[in-house]
This record gives sequence, C-alpha cells and structure tokens, in this order.
Amino acid sequence: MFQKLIEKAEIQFSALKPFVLYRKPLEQNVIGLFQNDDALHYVQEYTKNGFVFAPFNADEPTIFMQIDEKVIVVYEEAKTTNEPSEIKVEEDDRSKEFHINLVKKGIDAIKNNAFKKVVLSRKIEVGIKKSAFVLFQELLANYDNAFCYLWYHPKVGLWLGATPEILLRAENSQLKTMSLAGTQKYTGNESPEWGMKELEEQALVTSYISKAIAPEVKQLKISETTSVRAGNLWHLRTSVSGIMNNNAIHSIIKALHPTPAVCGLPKKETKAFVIAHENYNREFYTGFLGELNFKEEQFRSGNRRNKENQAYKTIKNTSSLYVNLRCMQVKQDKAYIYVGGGITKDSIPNKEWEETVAKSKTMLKVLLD
Ligand SMILES: C=C(O[C@@H]1C=C(C(=O)O)C=C[C@H]1O)C(=O)O
Repeated sequence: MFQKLIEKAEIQFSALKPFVLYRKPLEQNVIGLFQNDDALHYVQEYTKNGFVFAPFNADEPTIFMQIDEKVIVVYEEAKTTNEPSEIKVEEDDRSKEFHINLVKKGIDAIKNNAFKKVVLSRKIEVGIKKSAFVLFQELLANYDNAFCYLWYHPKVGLWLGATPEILLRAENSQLKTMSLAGTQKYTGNESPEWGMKELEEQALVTSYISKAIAPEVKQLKISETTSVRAGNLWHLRTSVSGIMNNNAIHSIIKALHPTPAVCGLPKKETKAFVIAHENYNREFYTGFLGELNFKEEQFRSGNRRNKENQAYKTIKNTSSLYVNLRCMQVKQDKAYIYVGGGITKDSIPNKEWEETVAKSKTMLKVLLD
C-alpha cells in the first residue's frame, strides 16, 4: 500500500502535476494529496479547504493545493535506529566567513538597540545521488516525531523536510501553538542543561506568541518549558493554547508568522534585516505548510453501532500547520539545505556557525547515508 502511494506520486511527478506526501508527528498514516491540473492557486482569506505552502516573506502569496484526490496509507516500513550518527561535514571557508560576519552584524544591531533577537540563516548546496522519493522515505524512517513531507508543484519546485515545529493546530475553536527555540546537540543524555542565553531567547519567543494571539484567543494557557529532541538536536519548547474567536485563523496566522523563532523581535525590523543582509532568498524555508480547514468526521459516542446513525456524527474543522524548518529544495541533481539560528546580544559567532552545521545534519543524514 505504502509503495503504491510512492509510485502514484512518481507518476504524478513525471506528469508535471502537483502533489504532497506527508506524515504528521508520531502518526502511522502517510497522506498523499493530488491536484489534477498544474494550475497555481493561492489562498488569501484562509477559508478554503486544502494544503497550503507559504513563503517566509508574508508579503508574497501562499500557495494552495486543491485536493482532487486523497490517499491515506499506513507506513509499515522499518524504522532506522534512533541513535545519533556522526556525519562529517566538509566546511566551506567562504560560507563560514560570510555567516560569521552576518552574525556579527546581527549582534551589533542588537547592541545598537535596533532589535532584541534576529534569526540568521544560510543555504548549503549538496550534490545528490538519490531521488526525492527515496529521500522522503528516509525522512520517514529517521524522524518519526517530526512532520515529514515531500511537496511538489511544477511551477514552484520540489521541497522536502522533517520539521519539529508547529505553527498552529486548530480543532474547531481549540488552538494550540508552540514556542520552540534554543538548540543543543543531542548526545544521548537524558535531560540537557540550558544556559541563560537559550533560556532567555526561548522565553522571548513564548512571550511574543502569547501577546500576539491574545486579541483573538480566550483562556490562554502556557505550559511548562521542556526539552524536546529533534533528530540530533535538543530544543526548548513551551506549548501555548486557548479558545479562538470565530473565524480568527487568518488573523492568528498573520500575527504569528514569521514568529521570533525563525525571524526575530520585533518582526518588521528583523524581517527587513534578514532580507537585506542574508545573501540569498529564503523562499519557503521558515515559511509554513500543512492542512487548512480539513473536515474530520467525529462520532459523539464510542459505541460502534452509533456510527451508522447520522444523529451522532459531527464534522470537526481542523488545521495543522508546521513551520518549514530542517528542509531542503531539490533541483535536478542538487539539494539546497536551509539552516539558521537565533542571535541575541550574548551570541558567540563561531558557536552560531556550529549550530547551523549541527542543524544541517538533519537533512545531510539522509542525503549522505
Ligand atoms: C531557524 C531554525 O530553527 C529555529 C531556531 C532555533 C534556535 O535558534 O535555537 C531552534 C529551533 C527553531 O525554531 C532552523 O532549523 O533553521
């Protein structure tokens, strides 16, 4: 069944038609969505039902995949071992120098009070020998607690990723989002120790997110902050949840995206800094993607017999959007990996470089294995 879905997507790809394959964190099902023509649709009000793919720059349009066909299969392949493997990364001196200088510029701007935190990133080119379909299967096998995807549109390109970060999850009026920031290498320790730099950096993100959504969300709850593993890394995570006002999803997305976990604080100034100083266009990296306004049948009674009875059935409206991190774009025989990290006044440029090297291993693991 699973291999049939992969074959179907390969045929769709050869026919130059849009599709997306994905699996949500810790779920068994792999979903394939297929659009029958190659039209490029956009979404403006976020009221439609389909799959969205949004760029970092919110002034540019969000792509919308119309669902002409939906296939759901159980992922029954073997998982790889969960242990971190050592991947040797060849360092490119020019990229290293550029990134370190970029980080220094960010720290100077923070010290001059231009902003409090900025996320700075880079793009890495890698030659590839595997097809995107093989890479996707390796993402599934390696990263079961990430949102793993392969997205394609003939007029836009092909992207793959395994992201640990939720932008938002909505179930009717119930909203969940998260503040994810702070990074350390996973070394097999049970629970990592965090320094002040990471704790403060992540707390800034939590406080921004809570304030940004407050006008549209009641009964706001902020969880304890915990350490979560994402492949060979640890991050700090706080869950933020509440009850949304009616039809608030669009304003919540606008308020959140791009969050200070991937752009900075304040948003406007840091977004301008990112666009002016990074030497490349992020395109869909640090954008978001996922299901918008999916309708799920819900049965009010656990009693199976009642499933036949329409009176017990309600329709649940759900959206599951993820931040496009730990991702890559594939163009012919090249992959472009995108990686970044949060810069604060306490950042050490060389360590920030190393953090991007560590983050690149999430994709390099499947590219080079
Ligand atoms: C920007 C990235 O990751 C984000 C930045 C983090 C950090 O600065 O510590 C941690 C998790 C993500 O929110 C990336 O993976 O490229």
